[in-house]
Amino acid sequence: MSGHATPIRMTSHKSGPLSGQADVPGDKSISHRSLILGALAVGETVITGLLEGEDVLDTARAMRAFGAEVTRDEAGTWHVHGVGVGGFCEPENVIDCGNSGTGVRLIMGAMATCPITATFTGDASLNKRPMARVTDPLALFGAQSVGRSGGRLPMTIVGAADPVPVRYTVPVPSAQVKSAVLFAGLNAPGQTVVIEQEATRDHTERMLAGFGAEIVTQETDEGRVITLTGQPELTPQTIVVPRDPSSAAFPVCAAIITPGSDVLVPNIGLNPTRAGLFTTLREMGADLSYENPREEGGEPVADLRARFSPDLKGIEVPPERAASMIDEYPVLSVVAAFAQGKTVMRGVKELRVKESDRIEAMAAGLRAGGVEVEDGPDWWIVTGLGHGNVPGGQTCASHLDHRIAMSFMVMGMATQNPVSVDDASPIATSFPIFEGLMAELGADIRRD
Ligand SMILES: O=C(O)C1=C[C@@H](OP(=O)(O)O)[C@@H](O)[C@H](O)C1
Ligand SMILES: C=C(OP(=O)(O)O)C(=O)O
Repeated sequence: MSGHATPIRMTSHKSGPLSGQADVPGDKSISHRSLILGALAVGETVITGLLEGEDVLDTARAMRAFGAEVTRDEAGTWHVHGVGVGGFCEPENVIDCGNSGTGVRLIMGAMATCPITATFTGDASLNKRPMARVTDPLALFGAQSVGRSGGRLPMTIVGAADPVPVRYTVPVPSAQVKSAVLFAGLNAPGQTVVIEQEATRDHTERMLAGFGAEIVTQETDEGRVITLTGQPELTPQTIVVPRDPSSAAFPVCAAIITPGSDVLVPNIGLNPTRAGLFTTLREMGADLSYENPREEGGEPVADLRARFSPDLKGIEVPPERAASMIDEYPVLSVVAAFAQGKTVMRGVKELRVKESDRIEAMAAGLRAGGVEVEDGPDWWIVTGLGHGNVPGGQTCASHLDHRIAMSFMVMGMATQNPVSVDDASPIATSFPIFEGLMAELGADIRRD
């Protein structure tokens, strides 16, 4: 939805020890893809554990607009009756993807090689974000796009009536761009090839194979070469969505900085393209363990146990790790504030074009809370004050960014003074149960 509810000012107060179990919601990336691929399959796809956050519900609404039947039964299981590859009908109205870059970019890809026209919009955050990174490769298939200056939403896409296959090297490390091109390739004849120099989350590749598409990934000196054979008939699937590591990051980091804490966050997907934060935290000296490691649906899963870690050390995060933790830098910068020494984060230009400019948003809030931050075009450095020495006491702007809001709520649990955000309503886009779940663990978060 492009308009959030009225702003919700929220304040996080120093917490007692956090303890108990945090059952975070389903993975947002996998939820979007389950709905879109279900809509492109012939028959009924059944999804349990779907993330029922605003972003994903917007994608569900969009799939209905393109002709799929999408329903939720009383047990909370979702059912998608798809229309087949190339079977999308032309929506009768504008497709509103709310706050979701993943939603709009993947859906643009899925419809770009259908002979239909669709117009997309979003909220004030999404309508600032760059779309040329997707419309440029979609034009190679024969799709046309007209958006606001600079390639921004609202935007109309005229799908290719006679699509051709494409070979495309992704210019930025983006799973959204990779996925949009692969989805477009589904309805092009022949083979579409996507090449990525830096590995990004591979849910699309794994799920396309799961739905029966012919897709091959080869590591070459050109990079990771992904080859998809177009015009398959996708077979409907039964999907159990794993819990989201990007949501798990918040209770995990809260426990690590809050004295006396011991929190279990079970059933977390640890796909190597998503687990970079947890590796980084352990390198900083965090007491973070993986219990009961196993495979579920072809993906590694474990129960995370996070305990208060008083002797955190700042580190240089390897830039090649960035894509595997790209959404976790905001909350990592909060943990870094409680470490001894500097935490250096380089190769992260992409943070400037997420729901907000996440380097700017976090730097402003951390500085207002007494923490030194230096930053440049694609890097930033947080100088930690050590446990118990972070003043806090500030009010931060969330800039319609759920991860900015949640990161500062985590910060307030361990600062000397409470930390507020001006509008926490965007949290509902990815983690609607955040407030209640953190309260259950013992956090003291209040609506002002
Ligand atoms: O493909 C996805 O599901 C996502 C990819 C990432 O974006 P980019 O691909 O733009 O890096 C990430 O920031 C986003 O939260 C989800
Ligand atoms: C960037 C994110 O999502 P999206 O790009 O889908 O808005 C996120 O969830 O941190």
